[in-house]
Amino acid sequence: MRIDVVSIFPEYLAPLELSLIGKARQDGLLDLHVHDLRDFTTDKHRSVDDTPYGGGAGMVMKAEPWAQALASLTEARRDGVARPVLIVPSPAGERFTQALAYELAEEDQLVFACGRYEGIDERVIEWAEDHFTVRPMSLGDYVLNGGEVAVLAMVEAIGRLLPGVVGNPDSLVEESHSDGLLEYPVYTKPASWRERDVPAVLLSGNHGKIAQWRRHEQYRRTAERRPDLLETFDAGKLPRADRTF
Ligand SMILES: Nc1cc(-c2ccc3ccn(Cc4ccc(CN5CCCC5)cc4)c3c2)n[nH]1
Repeated sequence: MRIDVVSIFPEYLAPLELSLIGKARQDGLLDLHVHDLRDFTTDKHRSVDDTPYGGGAGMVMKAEPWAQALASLTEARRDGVARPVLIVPSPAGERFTQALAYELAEEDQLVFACGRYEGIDERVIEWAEDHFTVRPMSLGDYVLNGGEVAVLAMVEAIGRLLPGVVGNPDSLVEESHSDGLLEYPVYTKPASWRERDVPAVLLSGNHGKIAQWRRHEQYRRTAERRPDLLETFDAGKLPRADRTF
């Protein structure tokens, strides 16, 4: 998979050089490029923003630098490959979920446009529809200062699903949201810690009982912390967790 990220703060994406995603890039499992939007400006001040039409606080990101930057990325595309998906982090986007992470992990190329200020001139989104599959995407119902933090989260959630990135793919199946429920609690040595013992069933060696206990814990936790997910789960609308890549 190829991922391109465009931002006025490319250094914000430096954490993607670390840990599992960093190793996936070194191993050639993930082809990730970060681009500085200012490299696509033409004025001597390398300006990327201007005042909003209609008034209001703050500044809006100019359209032309974005069109230049995004056009350069579609040209990088190999012939015969599906249109790249342009993901635009936004408080007004569709909600990013584990199901979407699975779906996007199957794409050939993802391009992330990190807005700042009060957002990007809307005409960029309209223009991009001719070159990309455009998906405004929200990380959650809160307002960040820009798209970079959302991109870090989405690239990690998507990248870890790619073949070979996570050492043991089995660990991807039994995690929160992969089967529609929250994950079960985990424990490790010592068996007794500050007078708190590991649930005896986990020391029993009875794998049927252990699986049963874990499933029950998933239900209990989900009912307690995220009853909204239970409605989805009970309705059988499970996110795709059975997909293998
Ligand atoms: N899930 C999630 C994603 C984000 C996110 C993603 C990209 C950008 C780019 C700029 N901002 C800051 C920001 C500030 C003010 C407004 C609200 N204004 C009211 C009138 C016009 C706009 C919107 C946006 C982002 C925020 N936040 N949360």
